[in-house]
Amino acid sequence: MSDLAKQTCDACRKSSPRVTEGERHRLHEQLPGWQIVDAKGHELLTKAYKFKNFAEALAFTNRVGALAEAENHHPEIKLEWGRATVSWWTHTINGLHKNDFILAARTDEVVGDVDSTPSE
Ligand SMILES: C[C@H](O)[C@H](O)[C@H]1CNC2=NC(N)=NC(=O)C2=N1
Repeated sequence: MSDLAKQTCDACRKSSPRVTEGERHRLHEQLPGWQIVDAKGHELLTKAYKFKNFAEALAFTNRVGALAEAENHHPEIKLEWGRATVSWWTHTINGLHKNDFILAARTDEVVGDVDSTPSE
């Protein structure tokens, strides 16, 4: 497990800080294949994963869902045949919190449990 994936999430409130520029850079470089994009007026961390069929993509989606429920922090997941695209951001602060980077790292860990190949 990566060091980032081992970290625990803090409870997030409206007063929780967004990541600073420096922290954001340091965290992002630990997440291969994850892109930071500006969408719908806020930044998010996103990655598309390729699978051999719909069932594998659905199994992965359910694993990410279980992770989200356990942490009470929820991603947007677009599920398609052979692909699932996961996006993390923190709704309460309308931006990126350290929790999003931790859960992106954990997403990379749960993909190891199903037969997949990460894709752009
Ligand atoms: C009330 C509940 O704790 C909040 O709505 C949680 C649920 N899941 C969440 N998920 C994400 N990504 N951001 C949030 O701010 C958030 N808030």
